[in-house]
Amino acid sequence: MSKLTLSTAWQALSAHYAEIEPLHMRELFAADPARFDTLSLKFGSLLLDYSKNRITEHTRKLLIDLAVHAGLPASIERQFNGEKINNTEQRAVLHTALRNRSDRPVLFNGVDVMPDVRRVLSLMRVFSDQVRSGAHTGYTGRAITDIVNIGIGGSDLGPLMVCEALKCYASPALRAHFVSNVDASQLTETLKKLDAETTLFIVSSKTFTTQETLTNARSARAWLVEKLGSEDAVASHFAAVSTNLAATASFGINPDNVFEFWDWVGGRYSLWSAIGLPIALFIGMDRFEELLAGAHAMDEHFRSAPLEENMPVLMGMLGIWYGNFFATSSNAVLPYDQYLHRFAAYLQQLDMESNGKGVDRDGQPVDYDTGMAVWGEAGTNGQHAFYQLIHQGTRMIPADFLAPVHSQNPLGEHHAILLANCFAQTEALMIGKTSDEARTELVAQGLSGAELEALLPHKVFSGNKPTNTLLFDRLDPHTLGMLIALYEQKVFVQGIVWNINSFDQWGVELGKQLASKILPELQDGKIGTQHDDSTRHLIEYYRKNR
Ligand SMILES: O=P(O)(O)OC[C@H]1O[C@](O)(CO)[C@@H](O)[C@@H]1O
Repeated sequence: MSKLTLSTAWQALSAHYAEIEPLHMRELFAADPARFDTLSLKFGSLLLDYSKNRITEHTRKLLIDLAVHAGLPASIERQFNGEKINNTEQRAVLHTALRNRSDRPVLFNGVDVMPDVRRVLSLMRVFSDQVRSGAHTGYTGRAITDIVNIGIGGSDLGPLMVCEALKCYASPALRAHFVSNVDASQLTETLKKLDAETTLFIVSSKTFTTQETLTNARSARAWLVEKLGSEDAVASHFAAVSTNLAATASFGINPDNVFEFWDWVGGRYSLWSAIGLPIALFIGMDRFEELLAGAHAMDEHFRSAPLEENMPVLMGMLGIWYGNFFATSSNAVLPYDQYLHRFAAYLQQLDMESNGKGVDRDGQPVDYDTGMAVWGEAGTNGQHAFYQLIHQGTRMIPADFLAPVHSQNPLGEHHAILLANCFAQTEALMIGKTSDEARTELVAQGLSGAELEALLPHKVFSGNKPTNTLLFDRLDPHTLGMLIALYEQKVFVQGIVWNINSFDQWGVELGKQLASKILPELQDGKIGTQHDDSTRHLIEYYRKNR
């Protein structure tokens, strides 16, 4: 057994699990009229109600003991202080500096990074103001009406999710498009809608070596040159965001349109950097800075609040309670806000690329489970698709429900109906329906005898399904910044407890390597002998049938 699973804190949780597992949350609520007060937390415009979890106050204490045992407080400081906590790449993890709105310096290798951060932010302001005002024109002198972000993973999911989430703050004069997949259908369908004279492409790639992004960028460039009839057009229609300035230059992007960031920003944590340029263009730099301020507020809370009143800590430790003691393997994220319809997709990379690790920081295999699958859909659509399994399936799926008190689009009864559904779902998941309750209902409907008995088991809900509810005032940039940083730091908390490196992603490399070997084989090269029988047949089938 590892140091973690042998620890007193872990062992205490194992013993406690045996006491909690048989209990139903109905009983816990009945026994404690102040349960909501005890197990909820307000910070700024966010309310976290975590009372509908299979915990008591004592569970919380034991979970915090485990976080302390894992050295969480010191690790939080190591993150903010720019230590090289990404040990396999020898990199610091300083996305928090990108949204540092205080005048505190942030030192990396003894040098304050804040002047560089502020310099790039002001370049983003100048550029986004110029494009939005029409001062930056295309090659033929027309104002830009469409921006196309070409990037993938962290260079796509964050900006895309935020642009969707804050759509109602956008200027109607500028549309944002995102092309990520190397499948030409995405680029082709996007270009169909565009006028080259008024389109600005932003090629976003931390490394500027990513195959999908460079392929899409080259095709977009060829389209632009063909439409506008000159290579010279590229200078006013292409911008780039990268840490690799040599590569952006050799791609031919005008250095005035290149926005830099640094290798201490992980791809999936980069929306706060110049990777957020599409956001700044879409909603304006002032709004982008409100987003940064919201994230900064959450960082300050994370750094300073006692662990038992600390939102990212509580959410992270609840995830550990379920994943490691109840052996759950997925976590649903269910926003009752249509603007957050890409939130789960964004969180998938954040959480699964960060914590999908099987060895600890020293390379030793772990003897406990780590990251879970994250998935979800905007409510109420999910209710009519997969909630059946959450309510009556055999697997327990802890779920986060997110909802705004105020709609961005008040319209008749819509918002009350939306929230009624949200609250009803968490209530139903918690309380369930007993056999006696189901029987009474069926009798009231006129059923009896064999007919009633046959239907009865299908009408029973075990309940006792854990949920968190996050309520916020409205989905404005500040609140969204808080929410994203909350999940980022939750992922950090879990990585610390599991003693894994949440900031590398070696697991994506093998597929990339093999794809680069298979590509020439699909293009008529000699098929290597190293392939297994299945892969060789697939390659041959493609070559024969294309
Ligand atoms: O921004 P880049 O360097 O193009 O990388 C894109 C994505 O690829 C990954 O490295 C995974 O393949 C992600 O971590 C990253 O966000």
